[in-house]
Amino acid sequence: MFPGYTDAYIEPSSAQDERYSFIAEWYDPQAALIRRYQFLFYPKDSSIEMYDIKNRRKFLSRTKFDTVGIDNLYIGSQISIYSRQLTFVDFGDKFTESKLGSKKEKTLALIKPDAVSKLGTIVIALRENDIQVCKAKMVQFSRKDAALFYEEHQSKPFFNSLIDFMTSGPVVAMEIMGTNVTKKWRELLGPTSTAEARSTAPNSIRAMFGSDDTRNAAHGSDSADSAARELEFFFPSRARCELANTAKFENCTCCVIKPHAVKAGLVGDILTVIQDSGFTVTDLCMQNVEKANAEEFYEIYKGVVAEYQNMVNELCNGPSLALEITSKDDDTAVKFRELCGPADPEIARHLRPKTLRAMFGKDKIQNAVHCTDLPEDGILEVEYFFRILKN
Ligand SMILES: Nc1ncnc2c1ncn2[C@@H]1O[C@H](COP(=O)(O)OP(=O)(O)OP(=O)(O)O)[C@@H](O)[C@H]1O
Repeated sequence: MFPGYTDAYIEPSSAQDERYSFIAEWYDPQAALIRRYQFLFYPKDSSIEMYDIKNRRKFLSRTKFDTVGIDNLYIGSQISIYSRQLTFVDFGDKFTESKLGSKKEKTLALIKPDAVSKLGTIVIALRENDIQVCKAKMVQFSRKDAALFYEEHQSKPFFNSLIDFMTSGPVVAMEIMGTNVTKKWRELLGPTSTAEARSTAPNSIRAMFGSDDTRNAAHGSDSADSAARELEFFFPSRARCELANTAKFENCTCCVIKPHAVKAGLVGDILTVIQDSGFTVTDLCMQNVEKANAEEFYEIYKGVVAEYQNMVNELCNGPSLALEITSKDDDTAVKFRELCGPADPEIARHLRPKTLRAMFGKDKIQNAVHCTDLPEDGILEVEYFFRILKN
């Protein structure tokens, strides 16, 4: 709980309305300091209210805010309010802690090299089981990383083949969240041995995508303690030497699954279409793009496209998923643009109904995905996300 803060400190604007309270921080780049707010969310009408804690005054009157929902309410969540990236660092009162604290357990879901090509289907299974993806990144294990991660199995006879397998290609690490998520995710995985999974849990992830006792598609932490340790391994709270990126930076194009599509739970569906259409996701990273970065990324559209400012606002309106896309063809960028379809989803639905924007876009701004326009910009855009922002 935030020290010195009590429930009585701030009167809710309407005593009858249920509200959730969090302590939120925002790094103010101009003042170079961290500002703290009490953030209130009223589920009744999806409205928010904010108070500046240090100055003890109202910062934002109660306002309807459709982009914030109950799914965003957990510690560590990042949300964008008028282009400020807020991070929830604590519960603001005991009521919120008791209502939301126990519900929102987090664990690690690690997609092993043999199932990365099935990532879309796995993410759909998460959504269907009310499991939310909070963080995601693709990494390439070195032998040292893999040995450290599987330290407890060092003396086992299968240790060397496990390390060979885990270093044979990229893995995708996800911080996932939901009610009893550690147990739920391990149930979705099925037994460790693929053969046993096929006979006792034929719809499990390991039954569907594993091939033997070692190559078994995915991993889940086995307890709350290992979840905390393993999440720290992939998503360290303090900067440390990073696990290796996987981006190839050649014959590639950049795709960004936009915040509205992430929020609507469409990530799995979009990834499935991309992967089933013969493209390979060779790097990925879920992140909240800061406004200054969104402006920089879209700079070539400034003064050229009327929607520039709205495009910037959408890109920093919550978590988005950046992807490096490659393929066996030597014109990946051109072919991938064809899969995305016309920028306006209405036009796409008429002319190219099987494209990503036709299927998942809402309007010209919330059109599901950004993709690189000019093939020669593919590497530059991928570099922006995977050399500059990811690190
Ligand atoms: N008997 C075995 N033979 C070959 N490989 C094995 C064997 N047992 C485990 N492994 C490999 O080592 C990994 C870690 O083993 P562990 O006993 O921790 O299984 P798990 O908890 O079901 O799997 P994970 O930790 O990957 O979720 C397994 O997922 C599998 O890839």
